[in-house]
Amino acid sequence: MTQLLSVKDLKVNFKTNLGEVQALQGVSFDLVMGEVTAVVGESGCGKSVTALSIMKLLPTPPGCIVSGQVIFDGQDLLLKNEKEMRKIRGGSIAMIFQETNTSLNPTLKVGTQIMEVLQNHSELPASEKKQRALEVISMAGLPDPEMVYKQYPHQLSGGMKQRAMIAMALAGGPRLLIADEPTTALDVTIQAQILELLQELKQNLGTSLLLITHDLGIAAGIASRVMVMYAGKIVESGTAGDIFHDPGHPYTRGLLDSIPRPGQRQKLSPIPGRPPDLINPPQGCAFWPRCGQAMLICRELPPQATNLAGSHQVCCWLTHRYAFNNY
Ligand SMILES: Nc1ncnc2c1ncn2[C@@H]1O[C@H](COP(=O)(O)OP(=O)(O)OP(=O)(O)O)[C@@H](O)[C@H]1O
Repeated sequence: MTQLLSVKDLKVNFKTNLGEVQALQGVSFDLVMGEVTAVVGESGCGKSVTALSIMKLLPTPPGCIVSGQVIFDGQDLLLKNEKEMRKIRGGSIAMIFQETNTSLNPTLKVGTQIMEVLQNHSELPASEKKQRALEVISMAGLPDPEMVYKQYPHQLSGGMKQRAMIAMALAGGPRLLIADEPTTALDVTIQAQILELLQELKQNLGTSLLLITHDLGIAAGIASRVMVMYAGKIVESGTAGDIFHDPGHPYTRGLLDSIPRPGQRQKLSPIPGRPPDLINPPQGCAFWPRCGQAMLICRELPPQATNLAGSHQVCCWLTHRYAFNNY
């Protein structure tokens, strides 16, 4: 397993009128080459801020990377200047968003936009660039690449726009594709087609995918590794099997119990309460006010990460106690 990207102890704050939001409070993880890793968690837990920090696309101010490292190709992206980052963005790391308007310029034809990416990120001779643009349009599953090349984004349906955005991302030959809720705005059938496309790209091109989603069903369908975020921290991570069949954190179990699952007979039970205010996060475990199993220590000390079997890691005092007692 070759490591592609390593995020180390990333801390991000946002200055607001009400105080400083501690959006990321020491996020660390590794991405492996050719794998799909999903980041899941409720709204506001820090999924998008993690992705934007990797790309150095955080709005600063109000955002501020307080500390941490994002190591890619042996170099810390957080130390790179804007010119260096522009070479990486859209090149070896590309990002696609829920909102196609964030990436697609409505005033330019799809082909022109893909050619721009190729001008900036491809070594191909000029004579071969158009052919490459048609190839990536076709790889993104769009019919009639010649026609799409000449169309404006508004002439495409929602699913096709998403595919055009993926084509643009592919043009730079990314080794890492970050997809932030790429299918949330689409209906279910189109959603499934786009996810299938992302799977194919991973298999055929070996591109790693960091998929941000609030939808556990999507994560279960496509990811081989899953990270569960809560209140600016990763509270559990492991293989999809670990997270979906042997969840260790009460929050992960709560998330799973709150979505319908095939063959499930018992009633859905949403997690009570709401995520904490990140301006004044709780002193101990951020989940304790909503946790039915909270102990005294949970209110007082942030839990340490405990390694379970393989790469399964849980940040919960219950697991810590269990693992500790079994030594
Ligand atoms: N521009 C901003 N100004 C102030 N706070 C912000 C800003 N952007 C994000 N935050 C805060 O950072 C925290 C993490 O936000 P983030 O967008 O990463 O959450 P998320 O998990 O991606 O949620 P969603 O699924 O709703 O996008 C939230 O508490 C949010 O309020």
